[in-house]
Amino acid sequence: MHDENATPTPDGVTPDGITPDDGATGSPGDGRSRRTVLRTAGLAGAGLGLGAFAGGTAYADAPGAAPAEAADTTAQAPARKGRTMIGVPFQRRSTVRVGIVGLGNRGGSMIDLFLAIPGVRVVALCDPVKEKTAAAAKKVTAAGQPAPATYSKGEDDYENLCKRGDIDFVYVATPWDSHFAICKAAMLNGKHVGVECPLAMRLDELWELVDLSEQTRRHCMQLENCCYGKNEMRVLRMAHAGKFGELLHGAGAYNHDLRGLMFDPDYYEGPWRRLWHTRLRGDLYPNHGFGPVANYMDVNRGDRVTHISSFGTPALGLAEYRRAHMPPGDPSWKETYIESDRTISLVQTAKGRVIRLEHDVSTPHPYSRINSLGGTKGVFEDYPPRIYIEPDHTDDKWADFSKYADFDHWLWKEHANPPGGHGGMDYIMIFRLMQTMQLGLVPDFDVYDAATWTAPVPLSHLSIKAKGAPQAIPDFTRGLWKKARPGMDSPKPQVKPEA
Ligand SMILES: NC(=O)c1ccc[n+]([C@@H]2O[C@H](COP(=O)([O-])OP(=O)(O)OC[C@H]3O[C@@H](n4cnc5c(N)ncnc54)[C@H](O)[C@@H]3O)[C@@H](O)[C@H]2O)c1
Repeated sequence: MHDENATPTPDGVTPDGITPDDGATGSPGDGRSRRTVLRTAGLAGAGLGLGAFAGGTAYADAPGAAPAEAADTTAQAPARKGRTMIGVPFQRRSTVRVGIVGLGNRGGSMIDLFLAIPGVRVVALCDPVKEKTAAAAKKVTAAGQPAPATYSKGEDDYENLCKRGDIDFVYVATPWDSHFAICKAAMLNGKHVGVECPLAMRLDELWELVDLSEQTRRHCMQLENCCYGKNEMRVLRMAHAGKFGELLHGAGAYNHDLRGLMFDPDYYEGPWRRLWHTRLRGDLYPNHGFGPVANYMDVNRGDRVTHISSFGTPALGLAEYRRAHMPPGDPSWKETYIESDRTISLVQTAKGRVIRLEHDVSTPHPYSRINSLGGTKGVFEDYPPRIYIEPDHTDDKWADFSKYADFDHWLWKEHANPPGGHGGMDYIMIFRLMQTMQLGLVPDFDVYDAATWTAPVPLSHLSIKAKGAPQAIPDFTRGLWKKARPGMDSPKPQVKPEA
């Protein structure tokens, strides 16, 4: 199948302590048929259903609408309502009990990786499409685990999964509109939560999730698998070893031709992804490109991103594809696409570095996340990987990146051929997250990273509307970004899991 991604504790923090509550137990689905239960899919096909979860989004505006005010580039963070989650370790637990919400292309394959990790139990599954929970439940029993509870009674049944007392971690792989509500429900019910990108679609939602994580003492994490790519982790370690000198610039992207998948009635569960192209002009999916570069530059760990300027091309690609491929009468003919075919953003950091972000899923382009990093001693560029750093290279020619395998992260040295898709980075990410939970360690990434990597979604939209005017990127850490701290460049843990 064509895959979407081809290729020391700080001040005043305490370990979390999950006190299992008496949550609801599993309930079988009600057997309603596919595509009749989904608010997003069902209503959206009729031209409705936009913002079902977003609480009345202001996104659906046509190009040429009055430019938005440029944001106040010194935007203040709202007052803190809890305590920071920076450096907060998980409670140590020999077994991690997982609930999965959303069992489509992504959730339905990521379940295999959870099941492949010793000491992880998949105890509950939720998707309004009953066949999907049933198929996933079979995988759980085939792996020798007890039958999981299933929740298929509509789009709000995740609330019942989140209320269970026997779940430590909720994994969310649903359409973007629903991420915010599901993350909220998970934390309010005492669960740590990891969500597919983007974390949420609006700035106020990002702040609310930061506040909730701090108030509930639960981690809310963006499961940004690309941060765990082999090349990305090698570049990260080389950057930290000073091989690029003082860091100056980087770039990341999600340039992936998704036209075929977005118009395929059987790939996604409803047209939710395509419909975002009728709602927003901006970078809909910044995390895959932004996360790794933010890590190279220690964003939220010594540097921070301060503002973003974005520019967007006309939106022509989807309409042209529809003309060529979609029969008259297809529901897509009712749609008006406004999302720029290519969005290009420039992000500045407090240390003056520049990060370029690109997003393009609606024109022909070989898959690329760009993934580049440059500093006073040289540069790395991916797709294909190549490097030029002094003093190793002085002849003005790109050199072989494979010569730097010594810098590979310990996770990649220990898992030479990880199972699963995307070259193994999905497995490495889940393995490491489960390891931090089992050993009672601080996670490699937290709610501040999640909100930062996602902020370009609403802010690129605002900047494009304001003809490229810079928009302030909030400091979600509320000043704590200045302190260096570990992240994905983790040392190998010396502790053993509990027997
Ligand atoms: N990190 C990656 O490499 C990667 C790759 C693919 C997709 N994704 C992300 O994964 C998410 C899902 O994408 P997908 O391709 O699997 O989409 P999909 O449409 O195939 O699957 C989404 C699933 O969520 C279910 N769903 C919808 N609303 C729900 C609700 N309220 N409660 C429970 N389930 C609900 C749908 O029935 C469907 O089965 C998106 O955020 C996407 O961006 C990430």
